[in-house]
Amino acid sequence: MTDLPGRRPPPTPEQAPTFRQRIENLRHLGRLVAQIWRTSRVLTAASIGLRLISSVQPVAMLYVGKLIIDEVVRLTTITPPGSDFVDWWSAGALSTVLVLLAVELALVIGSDLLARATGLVDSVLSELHSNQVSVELMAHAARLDLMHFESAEYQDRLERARRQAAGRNALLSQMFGQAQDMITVVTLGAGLFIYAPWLILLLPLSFVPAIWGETRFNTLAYFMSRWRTPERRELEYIRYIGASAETAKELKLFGLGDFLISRFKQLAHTIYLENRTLSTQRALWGALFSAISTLTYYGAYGFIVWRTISGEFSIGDLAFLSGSFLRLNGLFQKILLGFTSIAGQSMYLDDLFSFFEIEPTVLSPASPQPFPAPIRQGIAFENVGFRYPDTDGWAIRHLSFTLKAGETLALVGENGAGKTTIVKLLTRLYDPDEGRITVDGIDLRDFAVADIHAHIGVIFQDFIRYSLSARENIGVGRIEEQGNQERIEDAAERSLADAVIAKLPEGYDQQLGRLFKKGRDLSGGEWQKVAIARAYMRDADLIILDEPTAALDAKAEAEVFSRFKSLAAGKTAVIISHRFSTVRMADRILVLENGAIEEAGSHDELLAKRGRYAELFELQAAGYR
Ligand SMILES: Nc1ncnc2c1ncn2[C@@H]1O[C@H](COP(=O)(O)OP(=O)(O)OP(=O)(O)O)[C@@H](O)[C@H]1O
Repeated sequence: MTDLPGRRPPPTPEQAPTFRQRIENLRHLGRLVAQIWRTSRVLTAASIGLRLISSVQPVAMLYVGKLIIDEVVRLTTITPPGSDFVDWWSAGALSTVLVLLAVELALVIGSDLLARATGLVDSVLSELHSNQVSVELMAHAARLDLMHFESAEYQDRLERARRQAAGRNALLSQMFGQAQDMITVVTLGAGLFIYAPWLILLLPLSFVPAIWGETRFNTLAYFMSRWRTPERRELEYIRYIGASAETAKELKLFGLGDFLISRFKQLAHTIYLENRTLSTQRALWGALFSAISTLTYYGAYGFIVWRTISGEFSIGDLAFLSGSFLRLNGLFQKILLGFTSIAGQSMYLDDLFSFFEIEPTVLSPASPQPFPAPIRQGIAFENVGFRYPDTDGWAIRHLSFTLKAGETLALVGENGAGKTTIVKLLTRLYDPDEGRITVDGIDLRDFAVADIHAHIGVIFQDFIRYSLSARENIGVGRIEEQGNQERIEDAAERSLADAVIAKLPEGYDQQLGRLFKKGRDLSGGEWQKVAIARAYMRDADLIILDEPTAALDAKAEAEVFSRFKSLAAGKTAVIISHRFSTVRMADRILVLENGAIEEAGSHDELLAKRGRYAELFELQAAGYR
């Protein structure tokens, strides 16, 4: 198989799970049934009940068919009561056959109605179940750490789980259908056994090879799909950047269309070739096994025909037995293939349920301390060290500083110096690997995570531009207050977003963003003012602005910050900015370099020191001269 340079080769069958692992995966089916039952008890019970009734229908049909044939044969041997239908009717010779025909008709109509009702119940239940899984998935994802979302491995797992949320609907009908078929097999098998027990022995010959093939190919297909999750995510990503409003501008200007298309084609082709090989092998083996099964059936059929000719079976028996054998053969195959398919699908369920098993690591303590409101002394980093998971270098190390209550602290430093990391630690999106962070002397880990978040207003540089209304864009800053117009307007006024909203045709009701019809896009700086309003929605004593003003022009940034300063009076604040005109407004400035503090002091102190800060400040000031 061809492959892209540097990409992983397809998995080999040896890497497939062992028989034991596959059996273990079956336990997920129990979880699935429980989840379906939770979704709707009434519908689940209805689906099972309808199938139970349907399961005895085939044997009943075949048996009535046999009785009809035998009765017809009998009627051909008696002395005819007359030449036309009325003579037969008045002699009462047709009553049995007519009753039998009526029963068969009722069975056919009943079976059709049952099948439709089952289909209806299953489709409704499936949709409800798929919604239920999505809700459970989102609820669980909301509990996880930021770490999980920043790691490629977890993103793969999330992606696989997300696919399963929508993709396993057929499994429900399949599992219940399987139970139905098993009951049908028992009833048909009982009939066959009464007439010709040895015929049952022939059955395995027809389906065992097919089962072997299916199991093998199901497993390979699953492994292929699992193995290729990173590539599939990459495909999705290329497809997304190749055709989305956010990327269109840059794509056009850089002329990236063809580049992306060729990358997509190359990657998609690799996966296509692997899938094609697998499908071809599967089809060839499938044809062979199906031929074996047909041969077995005809062997048995020939034998039943002979026994009928030799007078041991009636014509009705012939119809019943050959019909039963054919149905049984088909059903056995269906059931066993169903089992392997269910077992195969339970491997996919592993993707779903194992996602639910990922547990957050940033946890609230059993008996948390209340977060100090207001903060009286301040926040202290005590010899803090932190390394991102799966990386070698320390993002910050031996970091100690205090942020006094009511103080405005600015963090400056080159890209990658560790500024955002400090904010992530301060908001407990991550826990430090070394040292500790305290608020009024209490370790951050002793507070409930939600309590910390409730007392900190933070806006990151990569804040979200929600395709929601202007009101909601601000309201999400404190979701329980989203209906409080007064508060929203107040927050907008503080962040200077009020002037932006005043210009919108529909004011606070204006849909923002380009995603939906009637949506109105804002400029980068306007979006930022709206986003900053979210931080003001909180009654936070600590406000953190991580470079959210990068898109504001210098005048607007100065305006936003001087307002921030006046509003933040008495509040503790952390500002990250690359603009020294903003930074100089802070009470104290920390200059970071490679995750450690290089200098600290007020703007004037640092300038007087003529160190790194003074150098960077001069550099920027020179640019404006
Ligand atoms: N999720 C992550 N996983 C691994 N490494 C990371 C992650 N986020 C940041 N880093 C690394 O940690 C270091 C500090 O990054 P951080 O984002 O704190 O820098 P910053 O000072 O905020 O930079 P900028 O001015 O560019 O925003 C950098 O070396 C960066 O590459």
